Formats: sequence, C-alpha cells, structure tokens
Amino acid sequence: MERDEEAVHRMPVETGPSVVTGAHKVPVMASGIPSADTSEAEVPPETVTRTASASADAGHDVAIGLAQPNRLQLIDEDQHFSGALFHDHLSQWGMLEAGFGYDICAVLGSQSTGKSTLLNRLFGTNFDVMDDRARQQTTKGIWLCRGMDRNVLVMDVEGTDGRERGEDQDFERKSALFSLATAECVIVNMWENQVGLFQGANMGLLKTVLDVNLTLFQVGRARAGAPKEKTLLLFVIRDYIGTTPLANLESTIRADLQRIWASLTKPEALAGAELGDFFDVSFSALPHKVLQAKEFDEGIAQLQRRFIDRSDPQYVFQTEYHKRIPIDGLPHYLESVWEQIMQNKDLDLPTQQELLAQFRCDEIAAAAAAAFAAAMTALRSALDAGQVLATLGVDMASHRAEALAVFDKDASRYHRGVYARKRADLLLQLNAVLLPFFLAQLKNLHTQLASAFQQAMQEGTRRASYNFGGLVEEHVTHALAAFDAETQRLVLPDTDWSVSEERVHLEEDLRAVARTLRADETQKLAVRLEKDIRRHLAEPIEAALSEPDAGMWDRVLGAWHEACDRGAALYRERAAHLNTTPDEDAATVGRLHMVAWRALLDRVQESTSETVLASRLRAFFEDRFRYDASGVPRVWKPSDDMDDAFVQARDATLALIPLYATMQPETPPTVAGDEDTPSWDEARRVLSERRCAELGRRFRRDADAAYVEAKRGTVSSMTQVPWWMYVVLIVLGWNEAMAVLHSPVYFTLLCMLLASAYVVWRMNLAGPMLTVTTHVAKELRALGEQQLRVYLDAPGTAHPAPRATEARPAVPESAEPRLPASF
Ligand SMILES: Nc1nc2c(ncn2[C@@H]2O[C@H](COP(=O)(O)OP(=O)(O)OP(=O)(O)O)[C@@H](O)[C@H]2O)c(=O)[nH]1
Repeated sequence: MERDEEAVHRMPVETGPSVVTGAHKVPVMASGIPSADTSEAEVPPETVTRTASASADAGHDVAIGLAQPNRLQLIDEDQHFSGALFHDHLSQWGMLEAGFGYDICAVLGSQSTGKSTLLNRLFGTNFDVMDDRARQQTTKGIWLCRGMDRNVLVMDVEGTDGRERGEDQDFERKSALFSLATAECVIVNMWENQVGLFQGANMGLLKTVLDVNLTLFQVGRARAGAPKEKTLLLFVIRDYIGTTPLANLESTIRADLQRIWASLTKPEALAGAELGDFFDVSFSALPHKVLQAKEFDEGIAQLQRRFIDRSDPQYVFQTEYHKRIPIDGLPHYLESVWEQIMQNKDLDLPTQQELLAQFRCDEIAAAAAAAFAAAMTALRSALDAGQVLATLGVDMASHRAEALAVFDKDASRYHRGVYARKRADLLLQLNAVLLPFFLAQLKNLHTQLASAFQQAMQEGTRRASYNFGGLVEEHVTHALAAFDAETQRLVLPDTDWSVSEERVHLEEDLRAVARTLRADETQKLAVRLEKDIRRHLAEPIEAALSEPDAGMWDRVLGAWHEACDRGAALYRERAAHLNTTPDEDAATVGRLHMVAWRALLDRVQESTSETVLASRLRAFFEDRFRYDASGVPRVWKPSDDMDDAFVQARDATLALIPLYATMQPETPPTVAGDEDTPSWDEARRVLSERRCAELGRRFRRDADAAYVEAKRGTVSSMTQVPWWMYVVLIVLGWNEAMAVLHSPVYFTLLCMLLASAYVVWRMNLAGPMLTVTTHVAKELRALGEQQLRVYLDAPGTAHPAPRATEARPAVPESAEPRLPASF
C-alpha cells in the first residue's frame, strides 16, 4: 500500500483565534485548528481539563484546545496500554481510513522543559502545560493527540528526569524506547545549557535506549534481511541565546551521540552498523519564550514549516522514516511494541536505592576484603617457605567469617537483593584470595608427604630383610591417610575447592617414587647377580679351555647356559617381593643373559690372550714331549726316538690353534647382542688369522728350544765321569789317607780344619770369608801383574835384572803371583 502523501501534507499555516481551556490554551484557527501564531481567548469553564496554566502572562503558552476527549492517555502511570481507547480515538479523529497516510511524532526531554508547550504550538494539540505558579510535573505516562487537522499523531511523553521524582528510571526508559520504536520523528527537547551534559541532556538515557533499541527491534530485521528502520532525531534547543553558534552546539551533540554509539555493545548481526544507518540527526533552536517572545514565535513558525512543507529541505516526515504500519493495525502494533518493551529485562535497570546499595556495599566489601587480605598476608611467608601450616584451614575459615561478619553488619541494612548479590561477590572474592593459600598448602603437603615417603622407604629397604611391595603399600596408605587428615580441615565450605585431583597426583608421585626405588633395588639385585654370574662362570670356562678337545666349546657354552639359568632363578627368587611386572622381569633376565654372555666373552678373551695361549700350548706340548704316557718325566737316552716324539707333540699342539681360534659348539647359541656386546656370529671367531699365525710361530720357537734343550740333556748325561774312576781314585789315594789318619799332627790339623769348617758353616761365615778370600786373591793378582809389568818393561826383560828384584820390598817367594796358564 502506498502512503497517502496528499492527505499527509495538508497542514494549513493560517492562524486563527485560540480557545482557552483553563489549564490548556490551544490556539485555534478558523477551522478550529490551533495555530503557531496563537492568541489568548477565554473558554467556558466546563471545557477546562486542568487548572492554572491559563495564566494571564502565559499568553501564547496557554494552549486553547479541543475538548478533553481529543487527547488520549495511551499509556498511563501504571504502564497500562489503552489499546481499545486508542482505536476509538482514531475513529473519532477520522483517521481509521488513512491507511499509510499518517505520521507519528514524539517528544523526549527532561520534565518541565516546555515539551507540551512546544507540541501544542507546533501541532495545535492540547497537551497539559505546567502551571507556572505551581510548577509541578504535568505529563504522566504517554499522551497521544491528533495534530491540527491533518493526520499527525503526536505523542507527549513523560519527562525524563527521574532524579527529581526520586523514582527509578524504569518508565522513562521504556517510554523513550517506545517513542524511538514507533515515531518517525523524535523531538529531543533540551535547554541550551543542557548541551554537553551527559545526564542533563538525557544522553545516559539515550545510550540505554539506543542499546536496547538495537537488540530489541533492529537485530530481528537485520537477520530477516529487512531494510534498516530509520528515525529522525530532531534536537530542539530551547532558550537559545545565540551566543554560541548553533553549529557548535550541533557538533557537541553529534560527538556525544557518536561516543554513545561507539560505546554500545552491538549485536553480532549489527557489528559494523553506524549510527547513521538507523538515525538521522537534525537540529533547531528556539529563543526564550518569554524574554524573546517575538523571536520565539518566529522560530516556532519556522520549525512548523519543517513539519508541513514537503518542499522544505529540512522536511521532517520523510517517507523513509515511516514505519509502514497501516493505521487500522496501529493500535495493535503499538500495543505489541509496548508489550515487547515491558518484557525486556535489559530495561530493568537498578533503582536509585539499588544504586546506593551497590555503592555502599562495594565500599563495605572493599574495607572488609582489605582487612581480610592483611590478616592473611601473615601466613604467606610460612607457606612460601614450604611449611605445612597445621591450622591453616581453621585460620582461613575464621578470617573469612570475620570479613563476612563485618560486611553483614553494615551492608545488610541496604537493598536486600543488592546486599545478597554483593555478599556472594565478596564471598567469591575472599575465596579467590584464599585459593593461593589453599593451593600452596596442598603443594607443600604434597612435597612433604612425598619426601617422608621416600625416606621411610629408604629406611625400610636398609633393614636386613624386607618385603618391598609390602613396604610400598604400607607407606602409601600412611601418606594418603595423612593427606586426607590434613585436607579435611583445609577445604572450606562455600567453595568449589577440591583435593581429589591433588590426592590422585600425590598417589601417582608416591608410586613413581616407589617405582624409582624398585628400579634401584632391581638394579642392585641385578649387579649382585652379575657378580655372581661372573664368579660362577670363570672356573668352568677356565677348566673347559684348559682341556682343549672337540667338546671344549660345548663345555664352555654349557657353563654359560648354566650361569644364565642360575642367575634367572636367583633373580626370580629374590625379586618376588619387588612386585615387578612380567615385562620388567623379562628385561632383567635378558640383561642377565647379556651380562653372562659378556662375562663369557671376556673370560674367553683373557684365556686366549697371546701370552696365556702360548703358555697353554707350551704346557700342552711339554706334557706330551717331556712326560711319557703315564705322566712320568722322560730322561732321554741316546737309544730313544726323540725326534719322532717331538714331531708328534708339536703337531698335536699346533692342531689346538684352530680349535681355540673359533668357537665350534655342536649346538650354537642364539645371542643377538647389543650396542656393547657382540652377537654370536660376531663373537665366535676368537683368534684372527694373523694371531693364529703369530701364535704358531711363537710356539714353534718354544718347541724348538725345548727340543734343543732335551738334546743337550742327552749329551751331558752321556759325558759324565764313569763310576770306576772313583774306584781308581780310592785305591790310589788309600796310602795318603792312612798317613793322615795315623799321623797325630796331620790328624790334629785335619780335625782343626773340620772344626773351623763347622764353625764357619754354623756362623754363616762362608759367604764373607769367600768374599774376603776373593778380594785378597784379586789384590794379590793385581800386585803380581804390576810387578810383572815392571819386570817386563825393564831392559833385558828376557832376563830380569837382579837389581830390580832387589829394589822391590821383600816379598816371600811363595807370595809371588802366579800367572794363569792362559795369560
Ligand atoms: N523559559 C522557557 N519556559 C518555557 C518555554 N516553554 C514553556 N515554558 C514554560 O515551562 C513550563 C513547563 O512547560 P511544559 O510545557 O508543561 O513543560 P513539559 O516539559 O511538558 O513538562 P512536563 O510535561 O511536566 O514534563 C511552563 O511554565 C511553560 O510556561 C520556553 O521556551 N522557555
């Protein structure tokens, strides 16, 4: 349906007489339509709906209007919407057939700022105007009136200054929102001196209203893809003196509006929306109504043209502002808008009492919280030092109760709802302060119990006999019981604190400590077993290697298998109380196998070192060459076949070298080896080719030496003195022996000689005497040599000069050195 534009813009501008209705003076034109250019006239007393405002000095103030039924209190003080009456009034006003051909204008502003006066003057309505003498608020609720003789619905809205009434701002927010949502043009009426004041200029109200307007009415349209609804905000600045250019006032208001818009939390669907998408802003100024009455009238006339003259560039009722509601549906529409506003919780903002309660409760809570924090700080250092405070739970509870009691004492006198809310907030705040203490205590307790557990375990495992698994269970249970006892007092009521997670962590840590200790225990056990394995492996391997034959390596590996089995059996027996897992057991047993394998290889390596093997071969050779089959040492006789024996023994010994060189058991073991240990395939080659060759060469040398020595032994046994020589000696020396025995002198000398020899022997003087004798002999020899040289150097050495002999000191003839035969 198209709007009936013709019908909309037929507002006459001619003036006519006005009708005075007691409190209401409505300028009336010839046709009964009020005029901007009003004049006063008395009205019959029965038409007076309000008293007082028709004062003599009111002049143009006094609206001379139609009878009371022309106006309608659309929404009363109790916020009830008069839907049915509205319909009747539209009918009375003859507007029911207007379709879209109507406009709606509303006015917002602080109370007693001349809103009703302005509307009456602009539209010829008959809204109540305040009596200058009583100066009481006039407009209550929202009033609706048809403007002049044309289809303009004008809404006079209750003043928006709740502070004056000491009431909450609930209704003014709702009514302002209602105006914004339904009117095409909302006149924001303000004194010039209110411009730039946030509260005075109703900017705070606008902020709330714009905010809710967006969420309540615009989001749905945006989501439905409908075009944005625009409204004209017409700021009318009253009592405009003219000192400040209007443009400056405009920019102040626009800046305030932009600031408000920027501070709004916009719904997601309208995140990027601008103020200009929803509102056009326009301005007008009116001089002082009384002091500049003429200019005021001119201003009113000018402003009125903006509502009437479509050709005016500032024409107000632009088609884009129309809400596109056919007029017969308007009562229902406005009612549903009002219901929607009434149901909106965002508008249920705090009352003054609530605000006061909030302010005071905040103050009281802050004081209580500060005292509480100071009291708690004293406990901080001990906790930071890692202590577990025995009375922390009790202390926290008492400090918190104290703070709440302080708060309750002063704050409970204020608004109950706010008090309860703030108390809950304070409780949360106190709990937030306590939480770090609680957590620190838990941490310290955890650390303390874990270290006590470790200590108890270490002490337990130092005992002569213990059951490791039993120890772990005993001390874990003990630690958890201690944890439960401590934390029972620590968790305060009215908190969401929980210790169950920490308890789980503690148990995990204790078990981890136990695992580490068990690993140490297992390690110690494994080391003991390793030593045992090495000890038990050494002898059998040595025995096997010292008897080289075809089964030698089987015996060596048999000893290894035996050591492995013994180690595994011992491990299982001793690790039974360690609560080891099958995997751990398998790993340890595998490790023991490797240890035994390494021990075997080490032992083999030692026993096949070049020196050891060379001596082993020599011994083997000698066993066969120097001893006969029954183990008796051989004394070689010339008749013996020494060469054959030598070759046999040598070849048998040389045959051992390849036997030692490679492990050749009947059933080779399967050893995979690891980083440090060679596998079976890598280890089975004991001697390299080069070492074998070297060993062979060395052995041959030793064997040859043994052979030569044996040969010499044979020769020396062949060259010894024959026995009959001794018989000859006895026979020939018999007379001399008898002569010595029968001569007392010789016999005495013999006895003395024998006695001296006995003494020398008894007193161990043989050595020194031999030394002395040797030295004396040497001296004598040196002396003799010297004498001989002197003798030979003298002329005629062939015949030594008698003088020379004479010149020498007297030396007994017998003392002359005798040259050795070889000299
Ligand atoms: N100074 C001055 N006074 C005015 C002007 N217009 C109206 N008044 C006076 O202001 C007083 C209040 O006028 P109303 O029109 O009742 O004001 P209102 O804003 O509708 O008042 P409420 O409906 O009670 O909020 C009256 O005494 C008027 O005479 C004006 O332009 N300047």
